[in-house]
Amino acid sequence: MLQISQMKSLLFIPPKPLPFHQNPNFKKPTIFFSQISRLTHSSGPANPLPRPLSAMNGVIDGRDFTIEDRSSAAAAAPPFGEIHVIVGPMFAGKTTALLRRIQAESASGRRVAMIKSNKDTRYGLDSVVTHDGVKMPCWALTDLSIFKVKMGPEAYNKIDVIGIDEAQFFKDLYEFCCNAADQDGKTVIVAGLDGDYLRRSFGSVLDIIPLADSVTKLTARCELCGKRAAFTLRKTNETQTELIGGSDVYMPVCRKHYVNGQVVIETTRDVLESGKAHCNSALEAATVV
Ligand SMILES: Nc1ncnc2c1ncn2[C@@H]1O[C@H](COP(=O)(O)OP(=O)(O)O)[C@@H](O)[C@H]1O
Ligand SMILES: Cc1cn([C@H]2C[C@H](O)[C@@H](COP(=O)(O)O)O2)c(=O)[nH]c1=O
Ligand SMILES: [Zn+2]
Repeated sequence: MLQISQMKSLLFIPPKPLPFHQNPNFKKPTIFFSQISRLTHSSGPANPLPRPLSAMNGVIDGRDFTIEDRSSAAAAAPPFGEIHVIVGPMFAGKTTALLRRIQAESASGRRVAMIKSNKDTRYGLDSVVTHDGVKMPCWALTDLSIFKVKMGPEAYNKIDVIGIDEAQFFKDLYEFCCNAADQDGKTVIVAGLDGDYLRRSFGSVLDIIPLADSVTKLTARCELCGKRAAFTLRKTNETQTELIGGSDVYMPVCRKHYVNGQVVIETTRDVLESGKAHCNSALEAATVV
């Protein structure tokens, strides 16, 4: 008959293993893959799939793992880009800030290109120009999608940083920024109006905020009191959203002067319109007689 102590010595009870991350002998496994890169490659503009992963770390069932993509697609993929957005009312210094950032990138050895909307014909089409007259040569385009085509793919591939001015006028701003930064590895610096003269969201500028690495809202000086101005007041009676102009048509204003200014402009419009209606009915009456 075996004693309990003898029975115990016959049994092998292995020691409880240490968790993986505490075990000094544990080496992080490396998994290589090449299929995923083929599945995730996409050049389509709408809702693009993520580009190939070059490396991914994670934990499954408490174990650390690293996945490395050694496929040629991952090796050829450019680094990821960035998106920086500069918004504010007119005369806030958006174009000035954009030009400074682009010049700083260029001075640090990166290749830059500047785009503006060809709707803005205020200072000609060959340059981006600030209200103070500082300029930089640019591509004046209807749509951002034609930039790659106009430049040619080889020249496009060489560019590191793209500046976009008057971004509120580009319908395809979201798709362009998404592809340029996520797929093509470009740094994109976007300047535009966040709001129109009625303080409504302007074009697609606010749509790209979720894509952005940074967002800067600049302010101007209220033309009526000198305080910070976050809004643009249209001084004329025109009501279309897009109306190209400078200080002849617009002025930067604080909240108080925006609200008061709108009342004055709307009242003036009503008076003029009722005056016109009055004139018209007087004319009609005169013609009948
Ligand atoms: N009410 C104004 N009218 C004309 N120019 C102005 C006015 N307020 C500011 N500015 C000038 O405009 C410059 C900013 O120009 P810019 O960078 O082109 O602005 P934004 O692109 O935001 O319209 C300021 O540095 C200032 O010298
Ligand atoms: C407010 C407002 C502006 N615009 C136009 C007027 C100018 O041509 C540009 C803005 O130029 P800036 O570089 O920011 O000074 O946009 C418009 O069409 N509609 C508006 O409501
Ligand atoms: Zn004011």
